[in-house]
Amino acid sequence: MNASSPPTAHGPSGTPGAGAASDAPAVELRGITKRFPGVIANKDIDITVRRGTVHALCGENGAGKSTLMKILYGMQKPDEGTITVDGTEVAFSSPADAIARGIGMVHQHFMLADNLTVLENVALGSEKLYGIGGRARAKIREISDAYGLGVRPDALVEELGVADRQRVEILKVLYRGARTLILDEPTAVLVPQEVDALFDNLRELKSEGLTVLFISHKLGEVLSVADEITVIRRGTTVGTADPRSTTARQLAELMVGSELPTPGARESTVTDEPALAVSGLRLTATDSDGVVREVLDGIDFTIHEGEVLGIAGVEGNGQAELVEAVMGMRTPDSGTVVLGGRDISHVPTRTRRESGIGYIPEDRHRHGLLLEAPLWENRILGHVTETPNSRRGLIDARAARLDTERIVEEYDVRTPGIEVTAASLSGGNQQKLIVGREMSHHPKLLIAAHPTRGVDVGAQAQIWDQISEARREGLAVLLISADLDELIGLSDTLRVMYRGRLVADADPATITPEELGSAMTGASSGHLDHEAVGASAPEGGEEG
Ligand SMILES: Nc1ncnc2c1ncn2[C@@H]1O[C@H](COP(=O)(O)OP(=O)(O)OP(=O)(O)O)[C@@H](O)[C@H]1O
Repeated sequence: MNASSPPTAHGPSGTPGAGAASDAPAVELRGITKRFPGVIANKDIDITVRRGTVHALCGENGAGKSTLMKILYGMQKPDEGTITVDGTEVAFSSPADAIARGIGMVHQHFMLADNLTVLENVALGSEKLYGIGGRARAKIREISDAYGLGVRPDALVEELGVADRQRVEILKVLYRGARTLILDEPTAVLVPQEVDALFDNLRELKSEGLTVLFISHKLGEVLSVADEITVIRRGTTVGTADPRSTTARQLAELMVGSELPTPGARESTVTDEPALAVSGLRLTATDSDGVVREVLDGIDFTIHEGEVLGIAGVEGNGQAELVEAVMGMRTPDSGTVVLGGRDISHVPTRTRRESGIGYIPEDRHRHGLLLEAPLWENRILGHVTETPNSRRGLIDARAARLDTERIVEEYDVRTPGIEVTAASLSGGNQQKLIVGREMSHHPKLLIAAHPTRGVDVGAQAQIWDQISEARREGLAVLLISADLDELIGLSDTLRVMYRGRLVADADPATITPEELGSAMTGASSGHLDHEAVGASAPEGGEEG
């Protein structure tokens, strides 16, 4: 890249809103190209982001969105092209360079230290700005008030729910002087009410002249909050869309060149045969203050063959621990787990998997993939002793490779080949690989935590179809998801988890995402009657 070019005709800036530069776009990307071995991630991309707007970036998995944002944030260097910020051409070698130019990024995985306060999280590492005491606290309050973020400087991060943590991350970026914020799939972990609150924050930022660039696969949300949309397909910009005159279907067509798919019609396949019976599951944990907390507080449920049981809940209410307890990754204090009539409460995870449990983990990087291993080795992961990976007790690399080729084809994993590492796949394509692998073993029970998080609308519909199809053959599914449309669309039975307990159940045929979202904040319990829930107001915040 042309690192040391002089400022462009717009003249120097750095002080947004000042002089002639105030007309300059917040960000201009011109001719950005980035190559990886076997892939052109970005190909001659042009984007203009006007100051004071919310600009969305949409595109299929692997289209090149994250790469482009990493380039703008100084995490990666483009092979070609120029970046202009507030009218001045820049060259970033690191995120620190980007921050110095007013570009900040909020990642999908929050990077806050749980055992520290908000103040410490925000100010540590930037003491030069406002110290770490009273001045920093005052600054945090000032920013929080200015943009309606409601962040309390002295709160301990571990006490905060997902939405509050996200606001802390946003505040942290503003504290460092960002005028343009990049948000990577910010709504993936939020319930509807939290999404609305986030969008109010974004509108507030924009009304103060700040600029927001965000990546999202949720087209409805994109249309509701964005002022402009850029669509990227296979590494290149295919167009911009005006949200006022574009439908989700048109946007999807622009992205993938095909129709926006919808989940298939629901027809009950639930049988009387129990596939998984969990009873009396209890798990306690001691937090940093030595206080013992009930993480799982007497969980009972049965999933029958052919049934999808969806568990709704704001993240942090015990869903992750429930999954880990059923998988044998955590030992509960008491309770039993019975799979197809066999008590597996005390058998190791590997044996549980071999007994027919498929597992789509919440954290694909920690539990789902070996990032530095090639795709075909990842195909074996967790299924070492099963066909086609193993023959007469030995790994059959040839068969595993062939089957990986099949999964790549069938699940449309976009990759230059099966010898590349899992780390080099885009997030959505990593997820497709995991889903393909788990479904390939025809599990009796699928434990699916956020099975379509980060995947594009086309791939999402395909995964939904695959799960529905397998359910028809008797598959039982324990579904955890933050995507309420997914929960409602796929589940036969819905339960709400709140503070370690299953507090409510709902009929997926009648409940709306808003009603479900409200119940997830602890506002209602028992059987969620469609009318009754609609009338009750949410309360109590999202922490759990
Ligand atoms: N470090 C890397 N090494 C090799 N290839 C990479 C690397 N990072 C990204 N790629 C490739 O670049 C392409 C674009 O990936 P990118 O992550 O930018 O896509 P994306 O649009 O953000 O996708 P998703 O919606 O799935 O997150 C993909 O083909 C991906 O495999």
